[in-house]
Amino acid sequence: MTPQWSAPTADGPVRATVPVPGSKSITNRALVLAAIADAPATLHAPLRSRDTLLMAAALRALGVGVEDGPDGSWRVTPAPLRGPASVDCGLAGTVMRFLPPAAALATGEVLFDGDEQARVRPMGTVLGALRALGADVDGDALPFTLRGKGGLPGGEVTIDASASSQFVSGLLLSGARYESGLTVVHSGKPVPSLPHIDMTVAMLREAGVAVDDSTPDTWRVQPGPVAGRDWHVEPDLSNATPFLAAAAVTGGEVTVPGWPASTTQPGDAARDLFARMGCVVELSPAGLTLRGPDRLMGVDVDLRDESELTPTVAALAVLADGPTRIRGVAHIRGHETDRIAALVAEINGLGGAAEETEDGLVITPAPLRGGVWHAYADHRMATAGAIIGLVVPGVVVDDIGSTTKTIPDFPGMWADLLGVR
Ligand SMILES: O=C(O)C1=C[C@@H](OP(=O)(O)O)[C@@H](O)[C@H](O)C1
Ligand SMILES: C=C(OP(=O)(O)O)C(=O)O
Repeated sequence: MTPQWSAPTADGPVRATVPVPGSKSITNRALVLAAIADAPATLHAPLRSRDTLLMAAALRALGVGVEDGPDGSWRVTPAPLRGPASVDCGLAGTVMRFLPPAAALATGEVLFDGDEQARVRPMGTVLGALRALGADVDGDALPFTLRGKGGLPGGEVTIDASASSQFVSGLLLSGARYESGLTVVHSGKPVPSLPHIDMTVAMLREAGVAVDDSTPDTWRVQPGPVAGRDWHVEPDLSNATPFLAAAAVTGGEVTVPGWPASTTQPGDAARDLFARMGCVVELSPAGLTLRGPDRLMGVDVDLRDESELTPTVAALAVLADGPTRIRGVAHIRGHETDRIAALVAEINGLGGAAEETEDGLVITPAPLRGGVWHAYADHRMATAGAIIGLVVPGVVVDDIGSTTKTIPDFPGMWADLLGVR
C-alpha cells in the first residue's frame, strides 16, 4: 500500500487539457490477439500500466516476443505458446479471464496466480468452460494450473456470464485458434458490460476472424488464423472520467484530446451521463470538452453496460443537489472489490448518505467532512476519493498507488490538472 495521499482541493473552477493514456481494454485485447496471430504486429500508444505490463509479462513467459519500441509502442512477435510458465494476474480481470483460454493453446504447465483480492474474483465459469472444451485445468479460482496440450478441439459451450462479460470475451479471443472454432452460449441473468463484448467482436473481425453475433447471447467464432496487424490504441475513456468530473464538480472546463468520434469503449457513455447531470459536453475534432454547471443534478441510471463508470458516477452523485440511484450493477460486487459495499461505506464514512440496493446504490446528497477514503486496492475507488476531495477539504486516500492498475501516474496527472505540480 502506498502512503496516505491528501487529495488536493480545487481553489476554483478547474480548467485544463488532459491527455489520457491508452485503453486498458483495447491494449490487453490487442496483446492477446497479436500473441496468437500469424505475423508480427505493433501496438501504437498502448497503455503501460500494471494490468497491461502483467499481460505483456505473461505473454513473454509463454514464449511470445513483446519488445518496447522507442516511442512507447510494443512490437509483438507471436510464437507457439509453451510452458512451463507462471502468470501473475495481479488484480487484472482481463489477464485472469483472457489468458487461460490462450494458455490452452500452449504445451506444458501454466500456473496462474494473482493478488490476494484476485483470488476471490469470479473465475469458475472460465475454468469450467475450458474443461468442458477439453482443457486440463483444476479449480474454480486463482491459483490454478492449466496443463496445456498444444490446442483444444473447441466446439460449443454454454456458460452463465452474468457475473462478467470477460468470461465471454476471453473465450472468444482465442476461439478461432481452437480446431473447430468456438460457439459460446450465455444462459442466465443478463450479461453486464455488453459493449466490452462488442469491442472483442470488433477487434476479432479487424484481425480477419469471422464472428457471428447475430443471435442474442450467442457468439460463434469460425476456426482460422488471426491476422497479425497493427493496432492504434484509443485513449481510455473510462479513465478520462475522473478528469472530466473535476470540471463537473467545480464548474470548470476540461478537454480530453483524441476522444474518438466512434468507439466500442463503454466509457463513451460518460458523455450522456455527464450531460444528464447538467454538464455541457461537446465532442469535436479537438477532443471532448466538458463544462461543469453551477449545480450538478442527481440521476437515476442503469449502468449495466458501462458498469466500470459506477465509482465516478457515485462520486459525482455525492456532490449533486438531488438524489441519485444507480441500477443494474449487481456484478460489480465481484470487481476489484465489492464496489457497492465499498462506495456506501466510504461515502457514509465522510458523513454522506448512501445505501446499498440489490443491484446498485442510492445516494442522497448530504454535507460531507474530511477523513480517510479507503481504496480497497481498487483504482476506481481511489479516483472517486480524489474527485470528492476536490470539493471536500481533508479527504485522504489511503492507497493512491492502486491507480497504477490502469493509469501510470495518476497523482502527477491530478497535480497537472490542478496546476499544483
Ligand atoms: O473486457 C473488458 O475489458 C472489461 C469488461 C468489464 O468487465 P465486467 O463485465 O466484469 O464488468 C469492465 O468492467 C472491465 O473494466 C473491463
Ligand atoms: C472492473 C475493472 O477491471 P478488471 O479489468 O480488472 O475487471 C475496472 O477497471 O473497472
